[in-house]
Order: sequence, then structure tokens, then C-alpha cells
Amino acid sequence: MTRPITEVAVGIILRENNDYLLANRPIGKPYAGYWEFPGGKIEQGESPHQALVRELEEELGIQVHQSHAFGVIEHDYPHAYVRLHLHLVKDWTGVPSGLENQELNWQASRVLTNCALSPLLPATISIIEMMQNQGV
Ligand SMILES: Nc1nc2c([nH]c(=O)n2[C@H]2C[C@H](O)[C@@H](COP(=O)(O)OP(=O)(O)OP(=O)(O)O)O2)c(=O)[nH]1
Repeated sequence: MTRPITEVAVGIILRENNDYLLANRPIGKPYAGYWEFPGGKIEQGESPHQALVRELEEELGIQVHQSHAFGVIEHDYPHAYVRLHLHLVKDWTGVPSGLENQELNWQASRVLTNCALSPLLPATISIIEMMQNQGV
């Protein structure tokens, strides 16, 4: 039997000095306490960009003006088979805050071994590797 696919929009939010933002998954979600890129499930009829605009306003209180597709990766978790639509978000305004009580942290380096945050979601590790390989 094929598993349903959960479509997810993932924002690689970059600030002017090129740091990227990670968030800690809040209690109550699968993999609570793991670090991830902000984002969430795409609702029916939404594009990944539209989902990001909604999710990043809800979770962080920031306004996304533009985003650019960066790639798609899939991951088979025990709780779900997910397809992550990765978007680079450079054009945004506001001050990110953890509106769902999640901790936030800006990271400077794309080198995985230099990421001070642990644990990372398995698919999040692949995203950081992609960023490094593609010189983001
Ligand atoms: N946001 C995000 N999700 C990721 C990453 N890596 C990764 O495997 N995922 C997976 C974990 C989850 O199974 C799924 C995202 O779903 P979610 O539960 O966070 O979505 P949501 O905020 O819409 O949650 P919900 O409360 O509406 O259920 O994607 C990542 O870097 N960022």
C-alpha cells in the first residue's frame, strides 16, 4: 500500500549577513525538541509560497514578500511520508519571534559539523547539506 504524501513548505530564511534561521519543534508535535527550518503543511489549494506566507506569519510573525524554489526532498518518517518544498526567503520584514513558544536560533555556517544545534530533524540535515553544496 502506498502511503499518503504530506506536502510541506519549508522556509530557508536568510538575513542580511546571510545567517539562516532554525526553530525548535514545540512540545506536542512529532519530533518535539528537534531543530528544523520554519514552515508547515501545505493546505488544499495553496502553493508552497502561499503556505509559507501563512505559516511564517503564524509561527514567527514575519511577512514574506517573495520566495524562490530551492528544491524538493522527500523523507519517510514513521509518522508520515513528507515531501518538503524548499524555498529561499530573502525578502521578508518583521522581527521573528517564537509565537508557538518555540525557540529560535540564527546559524552562521552551512557546514553541518559547525551547526551548534542538536538534534536536527533527519531531513533538515539534508537541507543544510544542499545549502552547502549549492553555495547558498
Ligand atoms: N517545517 C519543517 N518541517 C520539516 C523539516 N524537516 C522535516 O522533515 N520536516 C517534516 C516534519 C513534519 O513531519 C513535517 C512538517 O509538519 P508540521 O507538523 O511541522 O506542520 P504544521 O506546523 O503544519 O503542523 P500542524 O500543527 O498543522 O500539524 O515536515 C524542516 O526543516 N522544517
